[in-house]
Amino acid sequence: MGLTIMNVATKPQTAVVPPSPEKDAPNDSKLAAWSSVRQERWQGELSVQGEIPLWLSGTYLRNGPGLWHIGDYGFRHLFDGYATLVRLHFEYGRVVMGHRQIESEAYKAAKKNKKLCYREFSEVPKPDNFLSCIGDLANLFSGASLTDNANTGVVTLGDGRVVCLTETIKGSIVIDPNTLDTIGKFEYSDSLGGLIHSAHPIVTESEFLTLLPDLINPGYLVVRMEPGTNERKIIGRVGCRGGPAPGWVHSFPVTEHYVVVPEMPLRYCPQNLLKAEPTPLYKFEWHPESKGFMHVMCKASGKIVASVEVPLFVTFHFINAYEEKDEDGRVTAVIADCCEHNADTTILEKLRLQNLRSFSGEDVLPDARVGRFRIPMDGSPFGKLDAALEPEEHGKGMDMCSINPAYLGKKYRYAYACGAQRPCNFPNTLTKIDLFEKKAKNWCNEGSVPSEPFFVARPGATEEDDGVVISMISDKNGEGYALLLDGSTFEEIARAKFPYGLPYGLHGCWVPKA
Ligand SMILES: CC(=O)/C=C/C=C(C)/C=C/C1=C(C)CCCC1(C)C
Ligand SMILES: CC(/C=C/C=O)=C\C=C\C=O
Ligand SMILES: [Fe+2]
Repeated sequence: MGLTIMNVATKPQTAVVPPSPEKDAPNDSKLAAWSSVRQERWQGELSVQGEIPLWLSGTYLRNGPGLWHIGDYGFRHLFDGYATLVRLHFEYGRVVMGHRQIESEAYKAAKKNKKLCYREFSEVPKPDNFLSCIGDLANLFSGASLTDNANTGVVTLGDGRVVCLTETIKGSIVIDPNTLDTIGKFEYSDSLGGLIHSAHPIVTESEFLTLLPDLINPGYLVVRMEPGTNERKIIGRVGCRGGPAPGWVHSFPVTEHYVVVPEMPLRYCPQNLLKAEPTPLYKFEWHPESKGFMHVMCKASGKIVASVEVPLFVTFHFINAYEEKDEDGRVTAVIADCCEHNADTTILEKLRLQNLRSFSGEDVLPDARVGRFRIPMDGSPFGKLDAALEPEEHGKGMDMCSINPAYLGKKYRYAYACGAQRPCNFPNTLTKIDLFEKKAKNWCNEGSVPSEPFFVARPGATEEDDGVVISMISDKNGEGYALLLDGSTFEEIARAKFPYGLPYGLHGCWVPKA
């Protein structure tokens, strides 16, 4: 019995865009998390300490911004980096790691021209760069100058295709999960147009749901795509109730029958999209006067069945949502949980690379919590937002969450996320949240930065937390390893050291063994 994929370590190569010290952001920390990936690709078997369960068979893919340089020019913000895909292939208790840059147009153009050619999250090409790279000023308005750097997440569609995503629609890129080859653009065959979408579609075996914010006539299109097609069809539309523009929808939750559309007071700012210099909140603006709302749309009819004002909130990531029912089975409320930053936008600034690279021992990570929205379904105008458990349980840090996917849209008990052990400047623990007992179990290793804990259920499991949690760790010595925790006890069961530390990654997916 052998591994079904090549497991020969490729010789370390020199990155085509060579890392070099940033001029604008000195790196005081040894953590690999905030340094550009060392080389374009690598693959090899890792040696394992502990035991990888034999039932764990398949590939964990993780995407994220891993290269923040062009020559000796250093990018500003975590979200600017060119996408680095990492793969952990588990089979027969062994693990093969591979990483590779995604060959987006933006990455290829930067390599070829040795300069920034497309607009990234906070970086904008200088006019002469921009004109020489991709043409005339009209490109600014048509969206041609926007990046296709698919650096946020990766999803396995119901038909088996694996797609890397970011918030620009053109940044949807199909990859091969075995070789990490870039296969090509995911072209949507419909005529919905638009330039941006949620970075986190809801993907199941039977559908792909996402939100398309409408910046011209503020609102959101809720759309659905079936496996085997590239055509998004409109389920319905939500008009914004406040503000000059829709709220940022990095993610959104669903229940069994509804799509929940958040309208966050942190809103897109069309003027900022066109600016050459970054503004304090980049492409967004904080509009507390515009208020926050939660809308609930029926998936089957596209009708809006609830639309309530809620307290001000700031979130990137919804965790899950479900329907609350009375004794007669009538839905009385929708509960939606998220990683909520106490309505404080400063987290965006904290994710600048110079802040991440310069931890002085001061506790500078803003507090966050599991924010639980209660959206009444009886026509009441207001919804509630409270902490689902005492935030001290997870050190008042909370982001990068996952659940057992079998509980998507259903009443659930456990969430896995990154929390904080203070002082810190970034979430530095893994936390298992028990929403019934309102308790957390925490994993921490001083000076380390773990990436999003990803839950994989044991085949045949009947308990919600029967499975493993995978994370990748950057340690204080500049090294890194894959970590496996038991989903139930949250104790370490195995780790596998990388040949060198890898940059921080954002979100992942599971590709089951074919
Ligand atoms: C990595 C992550 O979480 C978010 C990335 C967001 C990106 C790359 C957003 C890019 C955008 C532009 C390049 C212009 C249009 C607005 C916006 C979607 C913010
Ligand atoms: C990494 C992060 C927030 C951490 C703060 O607690 C947010 C990432 C957002 C994009 O996926
Ligand atoms: Fe995200």
